[in-house]
Parts: sequence; C-alpha cells; structure tokens
Amino acid sequence: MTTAVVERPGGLRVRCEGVVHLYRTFEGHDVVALQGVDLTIAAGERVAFLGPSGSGKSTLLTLLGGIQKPSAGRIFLGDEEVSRMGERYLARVRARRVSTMLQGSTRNLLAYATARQNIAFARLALSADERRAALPEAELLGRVGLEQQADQVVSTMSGGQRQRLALACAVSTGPQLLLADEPTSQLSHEDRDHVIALIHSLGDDLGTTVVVVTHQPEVAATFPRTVTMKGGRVGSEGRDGAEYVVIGAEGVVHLPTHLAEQWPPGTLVRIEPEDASRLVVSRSEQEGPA
Ligand SMILES: Nc1ncnc2c1ncn2[C@@H]1O[C@H](COP(=O)(O)OP(=O)(O)OP(=O)(O)O)[C@@H](O)[C@H]1O
Repeated sequence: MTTAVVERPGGLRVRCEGVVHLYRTFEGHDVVALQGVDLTIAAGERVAFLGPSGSGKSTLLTLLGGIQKPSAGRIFLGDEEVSRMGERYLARVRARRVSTMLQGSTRNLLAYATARQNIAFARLALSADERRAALPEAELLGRVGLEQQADQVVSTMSGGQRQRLALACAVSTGPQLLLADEPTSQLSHEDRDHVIALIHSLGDDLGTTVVVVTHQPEVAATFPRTVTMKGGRVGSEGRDGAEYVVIGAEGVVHLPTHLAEQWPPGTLVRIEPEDASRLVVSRSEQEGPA
C-alpha cells in the first residue's frame, strides 16, 4: 500500500529521561506509577509495551501523548520537551502530530455521531491545505473495512467496527506518532489481525513512529521491539525476538522474570567482571536480610 493518509515527513523521535509520575488518590495518598523511565524510541520505530497490570504502561503512553505531564524527568517529542510546551501548543501537537488511542474504543469516539462525522471531527484541527492533502474519507473508511458503515452511528456498531473506526480517526490526521493502548483487546482474532495490519501499514506508508500497549503475545510478536515495564521502570527489552534486561539510571538491573522467581528480593549476590563484555552473577550461600 502506498497511499498516504496525509503527507507528512516521517515519524517523531521520542526520548524519556528519568521520568517519574505520581497520582494523588482521593484519600490523599501518592501512588508512584513511574519511577525513573529512561527510554529512546527512534523516528519510525514500532514498539510494543508489555508488562503486568499496574506496571505503568498506560501512564507512560499518556505522558508520551502529552495527555498528562510527568511529575519529574523530561520527555522529548523530536527536539521539543513536552513540559515546556504551552497548553495551546500542546493541544495542537495532540491534534495534528500525535494521535493517542485510549483503552476502550468508546473513549476515542463520539458515540451518537456517524463514522463520517467522527472522522470530520478528528480532522477539525488540520489546516485547509492539510485537509486537501488528506486521504478522502471514503478511501480511509475503505482501508479499515467500514465503507458500508459511513453513515452508521457509532453506538450501533460492533466492538471490532468501533475499534477500526477509532484507528481510522487516529490516523486520519497523518500523525507522526501513533500511541495505542490495548487496541486489540476484546476483539475477534480476525478483527485483531486487521487492526494490527492497519497499524503496521501506517508505519510502512508514512514512517510513523508507533507505540502499542498490549497483553497479547501474538500482537507483541509482530513488533520488532518490545519494552517490558516492571514496577514503573523499563525492566527488559526484546529486539528481534531476543530478550535483554536494561541497566537503570542508578545501575539497577532487573533480573529476567524466570530468574527473579528463583532469586527473590533480599537474595545476596556477587557481581564480578569475567571479561570486557561479561559479568558473572553468583548467589551467596549466606541468607539475605529477611
Ligand atoms: N488515576 C489514577 N489514580 C491513582 N492511581 C492510578 C491512576 N491511574 C493509574 N494509577 C496507578 O498507577 C499504577 C500504574 O498504572 P497503569 O494503569 O499505568 O499501569 P498498566 O501497566 O497500564 O496497567 P494495566 O495493564 O492494568 O492497564 C498502578 O498502581 C495504578 O493503580
């Protein structure tokens, strides 16, 4: 497929430096959702975020999309730091350069509007030139297999149709960065494969940087890079099928999950260099602190 949705040059580079995020609960407690994320995603790269529930995947995604600002640390979209953007400028970035699909298709759509009206709404912030350069709405709907649903109201659509429409709206502005939180959860296998193929075709056509949060191994396997979150940090990364742990800012190394179960917190270990590219981790015979 070679048709561009809206012609824009390439994808956006994303960089996180020591990103921390806290939520204040109604009871006044602070919840640490992210505690020092260092991560660079190259322009045009496609990455799947994995990790257990509560590890901070959705929080990181909303920070990358400028929906929330980090409590500390810095996030760069291209060369621009998100926290330094004024609200109006950030709103323009969100409307034209960065598309975020939140978890659950209904949060991304106007339920009582038709497919066509939803796409028109998503494109409101585009300039007249950009709108002219954009893929015609009928073609866009055709690409997500909804040509027959152009005038159908969202609330009468199936879950799969809504999710495909949400994706059509997200890509209708030709974003340089597409962020999608669980875009394939609760879909049939057929709808899941359709949505993922569309996401990858956007990357192929426009060089868009793509980040997808998923719990589904079949979905993660279609991405050349995976980032697994653990306790609010990047725990490990997968590149072309090989898994690596990541050294954190303070020299902290997470153990791979299968070893972490055998060597629980408190285990005493010794780390010694074997040669220039190898460290040996050995477990002490002594009991660690209880
Ligand atoms: N609005 C909020 N208020 C308070 N705490 C929150 C809020 N949103 C998230 N959290 C907490 O922040 C932490 C990270 O949550 P987050 O939703 O980012 O994780 P996740 O990895 O996306 O989880 P899931 O896979 O279940 O969606 C969790 O401890 C969660 O309970």
